[in-house]
Amino acid sequence: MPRDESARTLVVGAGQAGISLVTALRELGDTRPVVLVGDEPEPPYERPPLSKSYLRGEHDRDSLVFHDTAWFADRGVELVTGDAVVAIARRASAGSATLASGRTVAFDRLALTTGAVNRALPVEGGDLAGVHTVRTLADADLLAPRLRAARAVVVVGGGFIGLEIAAGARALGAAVTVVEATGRLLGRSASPLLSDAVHDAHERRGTRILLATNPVRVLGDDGNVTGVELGDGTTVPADVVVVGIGAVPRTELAEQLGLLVEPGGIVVDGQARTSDGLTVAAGDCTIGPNPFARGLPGPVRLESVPHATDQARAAAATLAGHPTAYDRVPWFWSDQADLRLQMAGLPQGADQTVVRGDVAAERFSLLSYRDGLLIAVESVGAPADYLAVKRALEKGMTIPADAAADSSVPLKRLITRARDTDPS
Ligand SMILES: Cc1cc2nc3c(=O)[nH]c(=O)nc-3n(C[C@H](O)[C@H](O)[C@H](O)COP(=O)(O)OP(=O)(O)OC[C@H]3O[C@@H](n4cnc5c(N)ncnc54)[C@H](O)[C@@H]3O)c2cc1C
Repeated sequence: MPRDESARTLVVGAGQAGISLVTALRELGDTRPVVLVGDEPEPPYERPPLSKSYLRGEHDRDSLVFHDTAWFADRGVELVTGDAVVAIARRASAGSATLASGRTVAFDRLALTTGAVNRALPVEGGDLAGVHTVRTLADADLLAPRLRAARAVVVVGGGFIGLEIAAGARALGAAVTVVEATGRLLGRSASPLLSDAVHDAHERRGTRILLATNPVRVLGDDGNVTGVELGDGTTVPADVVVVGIGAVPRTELAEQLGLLVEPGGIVVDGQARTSDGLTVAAGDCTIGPNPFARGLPGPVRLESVPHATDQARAAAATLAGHPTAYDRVPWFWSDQADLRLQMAGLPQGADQTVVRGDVAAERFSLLSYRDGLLIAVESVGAPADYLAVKRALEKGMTIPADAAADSSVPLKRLITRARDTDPS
């Protein structure tokens, strides 16, 4: 009997969340055919090295790719690369997508894992040769050789990706200036104390950091970048400019489907379901509830590999008919040359921060509390602290704030039930 072509799962976006979702479907025993469509030419690959070791030439391209073509064939997954879903419609379990190539794909289950696109620098000269941004392997392939040859680099944006690239460029020997619009580095996701510590660490390595400063123009000669003019009229010379000013979720298809979309992404519930109750979405393109976002108003947008992976697992479980709550502790890492940051939980709602270890020596942890309860850790060169807090948060436990600063006592020995310290 011919196979029913419409009884298949369409996953749009072959990145971290897309590959995690497909993997999880098969781990859950779901055997229905899957079509995984990605608009990049490569099979799914990992992005974190793109702003770190890959730029320094420490990886070959193939080592970033998750699986070879046989992996997909063995699992009944048709991987389509280099083609985008440009139009999509569904009515209950009957749906159809049109690809840029003109092919149509019928589906009965749909997942959107479309990620995000980097913001462009909205100033004159932002498109000169030598102005780069990094999201894809193709972006990193363009930047890597230029960064290795660069004498002066300006990084616009003091977030994680900008600082990783700044640290790499500095380690490669360039003069590096970071231009950040707000009053501190990592302002969106880190505690103020971590921002200060990271600021000092980069300055110690010779990077110049300009806060509360905006580029107003990128200067060029013969089409090539020569510098950046700042709001105060000064100019910073540069032969490479890297823009890391955040990313915008890709929500066009969700909008076509009439799903609820906010500026932060496609709105999902705790089981990764979108507003139609049928389509699931996961990763950078989503905004949703998170039980660890204590003190933060409304749903949160997270952009990290662990988030994309864990939310995609929840999406797969929902598609397979066993909805499971996505309630994993958010965690994240960032390698800024020889500086390794590890974070678990979300520190934004904190009303108390305990410093443990030696900040100047770059071996410390910052434990964030809200109403006396542990909500997050940010560690630099202190993996044991990070792991202890992550485990405590996973188990719904805490670590008393008054004992946490004593770095002679391992944090794992201080983990206690939350109600033992709950002031209420
Ligand atoms: C340079 C860089 C460094 C990073 N470093 C870290 C790190 O150190 N630690 C960490 O935890 N996280 C890091 N991240 C973040 C992490 O990589 C992302 O959060 C994660 O990749 C999100 O997964 P995703 O599947 O949602 O999106 P993506 O991995 O971006 O995948 C989405 C894919 O969908 C494709 N797509 C979109 N629309 C369509 C369409 N209509 N048709 C077909 N395909 C489509 C996109 O082209 C893309 O390939 C980094 C990100 C970048 C860019």
